[in-house]
Parts: sequence; structure tokens; C-alpha cells
Amino acid sequence: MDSSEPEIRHGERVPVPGPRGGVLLPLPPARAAAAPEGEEVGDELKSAYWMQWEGEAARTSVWRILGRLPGISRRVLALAYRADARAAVMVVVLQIASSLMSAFGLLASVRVLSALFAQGATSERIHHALPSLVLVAGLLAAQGLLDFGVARGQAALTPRVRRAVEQEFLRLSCHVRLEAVDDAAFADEANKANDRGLYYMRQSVPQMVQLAHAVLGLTGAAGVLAVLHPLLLPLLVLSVIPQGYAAVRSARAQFLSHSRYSTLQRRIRLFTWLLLDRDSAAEVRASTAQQALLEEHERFARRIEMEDARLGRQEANVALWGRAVGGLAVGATYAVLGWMTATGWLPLAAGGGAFLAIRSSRGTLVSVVLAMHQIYEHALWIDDLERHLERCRALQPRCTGRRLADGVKTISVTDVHYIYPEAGREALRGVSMTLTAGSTVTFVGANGSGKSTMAKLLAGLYTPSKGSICWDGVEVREVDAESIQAQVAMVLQDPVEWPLSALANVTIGAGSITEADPQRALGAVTESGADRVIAGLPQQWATPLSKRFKNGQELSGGNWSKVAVARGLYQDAAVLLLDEPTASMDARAEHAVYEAVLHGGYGERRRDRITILISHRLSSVTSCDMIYVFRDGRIVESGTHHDLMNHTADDGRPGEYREMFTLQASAYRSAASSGEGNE
Ligand SMILES: Nc1ncnc2c1ncn2[C@@H]1O[C@H](COP(=O)(O)OP(=O)(O)OP(=O)(O)O)[C@@H](O)[C@H]1O
Repeated sequence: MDSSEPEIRHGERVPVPGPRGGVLLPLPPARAAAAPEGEEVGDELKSAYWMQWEGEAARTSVWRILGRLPGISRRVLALAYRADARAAVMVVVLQIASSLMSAFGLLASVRVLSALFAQGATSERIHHALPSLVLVAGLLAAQGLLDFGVARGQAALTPRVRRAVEQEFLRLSCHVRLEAVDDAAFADEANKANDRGLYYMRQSVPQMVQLAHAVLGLTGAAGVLAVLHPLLLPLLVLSVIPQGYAAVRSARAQFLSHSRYSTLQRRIRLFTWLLLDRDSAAEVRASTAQQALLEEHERFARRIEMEDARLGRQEANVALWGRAVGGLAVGATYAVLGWMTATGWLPLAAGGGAFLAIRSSRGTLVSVVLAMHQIYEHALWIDDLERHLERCRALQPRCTGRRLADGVKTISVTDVHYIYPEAGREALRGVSMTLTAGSTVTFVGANGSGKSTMAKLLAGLYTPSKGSICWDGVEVREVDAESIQAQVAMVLQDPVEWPLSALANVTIGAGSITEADPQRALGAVTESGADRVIAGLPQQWATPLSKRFKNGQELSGGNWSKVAVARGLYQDAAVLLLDEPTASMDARAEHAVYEAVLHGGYGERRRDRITILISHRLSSVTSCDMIYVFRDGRIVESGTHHDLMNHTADDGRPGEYREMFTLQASAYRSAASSGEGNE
């Protein structure tokens, strides 16, 4: 460095040279600071939608969880009953019967013990115990069979609940009005509902069965103890409270550690995804970023490793604590039990039965605590899902029961305004136009002037905020939104690249991916220029257009556009709307598409159709019957190419269309003349 130059240190503000100059930016550090020891890795991440309720069960009071359980159980029961009433009733009845068998089994065991502990010769005592022993075996076998029935019922029920819920979610979501889907908050909510709500709803039936099994088991044991001696019930509570407290603490620690672990996993997945993702693959290699990314990955992996070990140790400590407290309580309970038996308060056999009941209750209690925490937390996600479904129901497309007649002669747009939800200003401000069958109309204008919005209103995807759109005199608000959408074929700026066969990519616009009209499909691809694309594919029409499939093929952007135009043509709808479909096509392909739409085979059918083109390439649309020039949400000029080229604005300057057209034409002319000059 030149010694006369002052040295610039990290943090000092220096002017960054540039056209505007003078922006003060501190010199960046030579090395990014690592997260300070002890700080949570992932703290810098925004919280993700799927973490909203994570660990919530561990933060809520046990009383609140208990208070909500009856409501949650009723909801799961209702869901199961709706999905498969027979299986739901079967699971409930068999589950109760199985728990009764377990309680009777315990009572029968006491009778076995009574017989064995009675006075007399051993063979005599065994002889007396035999009927009760057979009963115990029979009850155990019956319980086994009943549990088998519960498992069978649950196996039938769970997939049914899953299908019913998923289908309802998808059916409602895919019909929601487009304005709602445009809203980012709604999209987030839908994601959360799909990712978490559905998942937990599917699990709710087996979890509830598990909880019912455990609760009924505990109740059965309590009932048996009460029958043996009323004082045994408080004894059970005495042994269960510390054990339950320890189980709650352990469950809460598990829930919290799971939530922390998810944050760490999320951080490291970012790097895993960057290293493996197909979209970033080329740039990762070209910039030789692999090593840097691997090092970052390793840095986080080490933190996760440490965190993992810490969590393992913590869990072991909590478990030890739980066992110690639980063990002390159980020890005290057994001591009281022993004292009751020794002093004759309780017959020896009843003492043995009580011992068995208390012992089995301990394990069951841990299952109850874990299951109720889990069910409570998952229910929060299910609440979100249900709220989302409610919203979707309210956002279904307009359904008036009245449908548009097939075909249209005139669409009249009168003083239409449109404002996007939460937008500060109107995207359309008083647009009027008349579109007649057989005509080809073009919307031109600067970016953001409202062309695509107008197209979506015409397609019935949005409803005007003000003004009217009438199809042959019928106001669109009076008919089912879907009956308009069915009459419009729309090719959008960024068409969907359907991961389906080439043929299905053409026919899906007409609502089918399995049925095709072969002649119509061939005609559509020939007119759009997609015929050559499909002919070059290894399995031609049957080729899957996605690398995710075996023998799948990926198309270039321009070729995808040709397929999209073919899809629009195949639909053969009353209105064909092409919103800059040729933006990524080469010049020859673009020319061919416009030729096909304006003058080609499709032109024959155009006689009773309305064709609307949106294009920035003005030379392609000069032969259209009507050109509407949009600016700032309004139509500022309209007419044929000839009219507009002769139009002069009020201030004497050339009209907007003439200006845009002359600008584009002169750019080509000057490029061509400089090319000639160079030769
Ligand atoms: N989904 C949306 N939500 C909110 N505002 C939107 C949405 N889509 C478009 N807009 C806004 O509406 C106005 C008109 O947009 P539109 O897409 O209709 O313009 P356009 O003329 O088709 O533009 P382009 O030539 O770039 O395609 C713009 O200000 C745009 O930012």
C-alpha cells in the first residue's frame, strides 16, 4: 500500500466510489465473527411457521392441559366417527372391554393369592386356586383378543381419517379465490396447516387410543384397589403423585429439548440444502464454494454434536431424578402396605393384589403424562388447521347456482376498478372496453400498468372492486365464478411446468391428464410449434417432462412456452388469453406463434372466439383488430395499429403507442444499419 494513503481500519466509515458517490459504508470485517460460546445456534434465524407451537406443552400448566383434554377427545372421536362410524364404535367398545378384562384379571389374581395363602396342604391350596387361575388365564386371553380387535379397528380407522381430512383440506384449498392465495399470510397459514396440522390430525386417533388405554388401565387399577380396601385408594394416590410429578418434569424436559433441537437442525439443513440442491449446484461448483459450505456445515454439526450430548446427559439426569423420587414414594407406599398386612388391616392376598395394581399403575402413569402432553401440543396445530379450513370455506369461489351459457358474442367492460387486497392504490382505475367474438385484441403498456390484472378479471379470477363486466349482458357477479373460468383458456407469463407427460401437459388445460382428443392435441402442438419439441423427446407424447421421473426430460424455457401455448389452444375455449407467452421464445418461434394465433389454423376457429394478446413486442401485434394502451391502471389510447400510429396527444406530441412503437422500430433500424456499416 502507498505509505501516503491513510490506513483504513474495520468499522471506519469510508466513502464508496460510484456514480452517486458519498455513501458511507463501514469497511467489512476480515473474518466473520463466530457465534459466542454458549449462545444458541440458530438464535439469529427468524422463527419458522412450524415452530409456532413447539414446546408449548412444556410451557403450559398441567391443569390447563387437563382442562382441554375432554374437548380434544370429543373432537377426535367425532372425526373418527365421521370417517368410519363402525370402526370408531368398535375401537371404543373393545377398548373399554379390554380394560374391564384387565381389572377383572387383577381381582381374579387376588383370589388366586387368597387360595394359595390359605391354611391347608399345598396340593389342596393349589386345587382351590385352580379355578381362579383358569379364570385369570381366560381373562388374559380375552384381553389379548380384545386388544387385537382394537388394533384392527385402529388400523382401519387411521388411514380413513387421514384420507378424509387430506381430501377435505385439498378440495377446499385448491378452490380458494385467487386474491386470498396472493396474500402471503394466507399462504403461510396453508403451509402450516398442510405440514403440521394434517400430520398431527392423522396421528390423533392412535394417540387418543393410547391415552384411553392408559387412563382406563389406571381407572381399572384404582377400582380394584377400592374393592380390596378403601384405604388403598389414597395409598395409590400417594405413590402416584410424586411419580406423576417426576413424569411431568421429564415430559416437559423432553418437549423443550425437542424444540431446541429443531432450531439447530433447521440451521444445519440450510447448508445441507445448499450443498445438495439442484438449483444451486452450478453456482456452487463454478464458484468452488463447496469447501466453504462444508466448513460451515461442520461448524454447526459440531455445535449440534455438543448440544446432543448435553441433551442426552440432561435427559439421563431428569430420568434419574424421576426414578429416585418415584422410587422413594413407592417404597413408602409398600412400607404402608406391609404395615397394613402385618397388623391385619388387610388380608395377605389383598396386599399382594394391591402390590400388583400399584406396580402396574406406575408404568401406566408415565404413558398418560407423555400422551396428554403430546395430544395437547398437537391439538394446537389441529386448531390452526381447523381455523384454516374455516377460512377456506369462507373464501370459496362465488357460487350463485347460475352458469354462463357456452360461447360468448360480446364481453362489455364498464368503468372497472380493481384494488388488490392490502394494496395502497388501485391496479385498475375506470377501464371500459367491448370485446366481440371473432376479434383479436391486444393490451400493451409499460410494466405494472394493469394489463395482466385486466386479463385476470376477464378470466373470472378476480371480481371487479367497482364497475361491471358482462358476458352477453349477464353480469359476472351473478354467475358461478367457475363457469367463467371454464370458458377462458389462459396462457400466463410464467406457465406451470407440469411434471407430467408431454401429452398431459397439453390436455390438462381442458381438465384432464388421462383423457385426450388426439386430433385436437396434434393440431394444438402443430400451431404452437411444440410439435418439433415433442417429436424430439425419447418417448414423444409419453415422455415425462421432469427430471424427477425415470427417463424424464427437462425443456428449455422457450420450449416450455410452446407447450403452454399448445395447452391454451387445445382448450378451445370461447376466450383465448395469451399473457406474454412468447417472452422466452427465440425470434422465429415467437413469430410462428403469433402467425398461428393471428393468421394460422387457429385463425379459422377464431371467428367465434375472442382472442386477447398481451405483448411488449409491438411489431407482433400490428394486425390485431383492436389495441388498448394501458398506463397506470387506465386505458389511455385504443384503436387499430393504423389509428394509433396517426394519433397525436392533446399536447401535440405523438401518442403513447406511436412513441413506444417508434422507439422499438428505431432500435432495430439503428442496429441493422450499424450492422450493414460494419460489413
Ligand atoms: N398479486 C398482486 N398483489 C398486489 N399487487 C399486485 C399483484 N399483482 C400485480 N399487482 C400490482 O398491480 C399493478 C398492475 O400489475 P399488472 O401485473 O397488472 O401489470 P402489467 O401491466 O401486467 O405488468 P407487466 O407488463 O410487468 O406484466 C402493479 O402495480 C402491480 O405491482
